[in-house]
Amino acid sequence: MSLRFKAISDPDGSGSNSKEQKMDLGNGSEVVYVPRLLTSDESWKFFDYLNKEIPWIRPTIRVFGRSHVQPRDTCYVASKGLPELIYSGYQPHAYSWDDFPPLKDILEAVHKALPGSTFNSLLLNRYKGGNDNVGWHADDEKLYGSTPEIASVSFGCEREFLMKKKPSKSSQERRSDDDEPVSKRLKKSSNPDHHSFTLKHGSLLVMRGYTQRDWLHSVPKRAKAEATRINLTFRYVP
Ligand SMILES: O=C(O)CCC(=O)C(=O)O
Ligand SMILES: [Fe+2]
Repeated sequence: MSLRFKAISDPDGSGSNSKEQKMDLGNGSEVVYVPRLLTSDESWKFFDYLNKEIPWIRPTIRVFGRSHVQPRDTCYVASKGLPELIYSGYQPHAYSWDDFPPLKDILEAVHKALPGSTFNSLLLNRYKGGNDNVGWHADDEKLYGSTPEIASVSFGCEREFLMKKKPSKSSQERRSDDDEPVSKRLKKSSNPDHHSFTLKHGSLLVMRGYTQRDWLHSVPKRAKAEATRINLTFRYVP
């Protein structure tokens, strides 16, 4: 594949990512959202390339002792020599960055937006409609260390990305949304233990610090989301 796209990490030429939103989740967890890492045109070119050229597969995974087909397509890319990734009993084949050169352009844009970061692996997800989803989880595999930075770039159909705080282990604070009566729940929008982001075409969302230790995230089913969404999560394996 000789196609290379110039990735613009500074679409408005201001020298900074305008409208970058930083959210302090407390206790050393932080999320950063950049609505426009890449321009819309450029993002559609990446979308079309990835949709067509990535060898997407839908693996069978094991969750809570039960096997089922993962409700989205996936692919894994990693630098040479890294330890193997295994999640939910599944070990994806590690493709090389050279197999898909445009991924290097996206990686470059991410590195530019996040000075000091050095991502060396990438998990790709494709949601082929509103039924495809990822359930509540944390990317807390030992492989990534205790405070991984995860940079997530989205293309195509906008979907909601939800975050909720893991139930606290201390009994005093043992109140998660799952065991609390509905009447006592705060409205989600004002509850500091829940956050929701609409991940736009060409956007970047970063989770860092203790986010994977203390929070869960998901992309739930959405009946009205008919179009395809592609998401790339860049990670660093020490
Ligand atoms: O699609 C997304 O925005 C999130 C994907 C995700 O959480 C993951 O790959 O671990
Ligand atoms: Fe995740």
